[in-house]
Amino acid sequence: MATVSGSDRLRDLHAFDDTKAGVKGLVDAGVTAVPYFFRHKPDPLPVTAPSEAAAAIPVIDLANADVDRRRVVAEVRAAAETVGFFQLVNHSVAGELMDEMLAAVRRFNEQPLEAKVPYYTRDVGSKVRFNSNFDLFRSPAANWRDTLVMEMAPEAPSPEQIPPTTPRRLGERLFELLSEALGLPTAYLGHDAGCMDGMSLAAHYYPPCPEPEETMGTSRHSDPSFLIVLLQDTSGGLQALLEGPRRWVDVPPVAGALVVNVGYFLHLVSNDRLRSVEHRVVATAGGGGPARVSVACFFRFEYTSTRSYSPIVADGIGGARAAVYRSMTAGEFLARYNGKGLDGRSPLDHFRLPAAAESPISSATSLTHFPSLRRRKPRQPSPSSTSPKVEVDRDHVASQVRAVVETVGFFQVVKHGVIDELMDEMLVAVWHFNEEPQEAKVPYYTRDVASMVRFNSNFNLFLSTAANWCDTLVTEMSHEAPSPEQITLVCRGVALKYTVMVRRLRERFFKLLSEALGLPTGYMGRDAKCMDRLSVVAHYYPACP
Ligand SMILES: O=C(O)CCC(=O)C(=O)O
Ligand SMILES: [Fe+2]
Repeated sequence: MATVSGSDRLRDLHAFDDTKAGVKGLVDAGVTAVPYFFRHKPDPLPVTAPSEAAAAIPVIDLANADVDRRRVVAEVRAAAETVGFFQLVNHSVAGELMDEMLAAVRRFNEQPLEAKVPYYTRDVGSKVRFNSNFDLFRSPAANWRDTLVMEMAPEAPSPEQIPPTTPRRLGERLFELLSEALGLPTAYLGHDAGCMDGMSLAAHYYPPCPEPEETMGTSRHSDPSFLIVLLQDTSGGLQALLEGPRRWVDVPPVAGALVVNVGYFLHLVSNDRLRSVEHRVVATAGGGGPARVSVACFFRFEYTSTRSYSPIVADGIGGARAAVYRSMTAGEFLARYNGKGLDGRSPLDHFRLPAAAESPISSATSLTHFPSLRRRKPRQPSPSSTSPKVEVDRDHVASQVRAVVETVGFFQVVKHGVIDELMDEMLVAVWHFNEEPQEAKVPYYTRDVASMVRFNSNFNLFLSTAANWCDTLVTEMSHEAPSPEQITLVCRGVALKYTVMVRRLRERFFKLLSEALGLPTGYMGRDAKCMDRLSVVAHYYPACP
């Protein structure tokens, strides 16, 4: 296939999105080939034969969960600690309700386009959203599915807007079992830890595909919530990525069963003990067969919560292991998750603390010392009109650095070694780039995050509630920096020189910061990997009417 430029791809994605008809619209129009932006790179991992798959994903019977509590807790624990997936039978969600729910999703998707168009939106502020590929403009390849999302908690949309009620009580029972499995008080996860503060329903519709081997129904990912209860029809196609050896295993439809899987946040709060396992849905062949339908119920945090989630390291869970992750807010996590799209990499890795054995940070004393950096202090208005100035002078500076990073969180540096002329030249180059005729800038305009040089307005244009009056040029200057020709012409020479100097400053600064925090000098830079990446982000704020 010929390569398509970032701007052409963006244009084609918009053209598809503007139809508001989703993948179903393509199928209805009679496409016989999958459009290029749905084509995925082949996955080299093997797929397990269905005969082995049936035994790999445990089926847990909740019929006697209250009488034979110990057995059920042990089964839930074993499944959540190993495969991260299980199926539930006798879960008390009525079979008729499950069938009705699937039928309602099918009816919704199969009604005439005019009836669906009013729901088609990417506005995350909307509690009911229908669209194709929530990450259409961010993911490397689109999925062969359309989705209707309904935010059910903390405040559900009005009843007339949505299909019938969902298995919330089942969620509560599952969190009770999982709390006990982790040696925590029964109500801990469901109530104290806030695992049920929010709930979303995602109803997926996977139209039959003319070239199923070229695309995916849902690409490989794990879920940005605590726990997922999934209702699937009898089509099949859901697969979990299991270890030893790494392979894809079918999560086969079992009559009357609901599938449960652990999400990233339960993985986090269980301190790596429960496993959030990657999964995917393969696209299925056409032949005029029915579409696959599934309904995923995500038990999640409240989107607006400012609560900080941390691994539980107390006795009874994880054997009092030191925290594996730093604390994070839902917002921080979502920014990471949404920024990436479903690209198969774990956003939790970003929050992982250095391995316990490799650094002094995991000792009890360092742990009480280190979190000052991680603690989120509310921003206080500065008592003076400027932020503090810190002289880079090692003898006096450590306590100053520590004081400012623990309080204001912002400071200015003087005598930093980056020469003044270079600073001016850099600003002028950014100004020149933005003032150039449009034709000169258009080749750099892209939202493709794989591109090392990206010019665009509002990286989160399609996600934010309101755009910012600003255009931005991002140049990734990490180890594999772009070749000089890739860097925009007007910024080329100066950007390279400027980056060299900023890198030096960065090294000195992380050494100082390590010392200020009582850590070995090379800690932040080398062990904590604070210098692995460098993005130069140049903003241009035109005058506003
Ligand atoms: O459709 C399915 O079976 C799975 C969908 C899924 O993994 C998700 O919504 O996160
Ligand atoms: Fe999922």
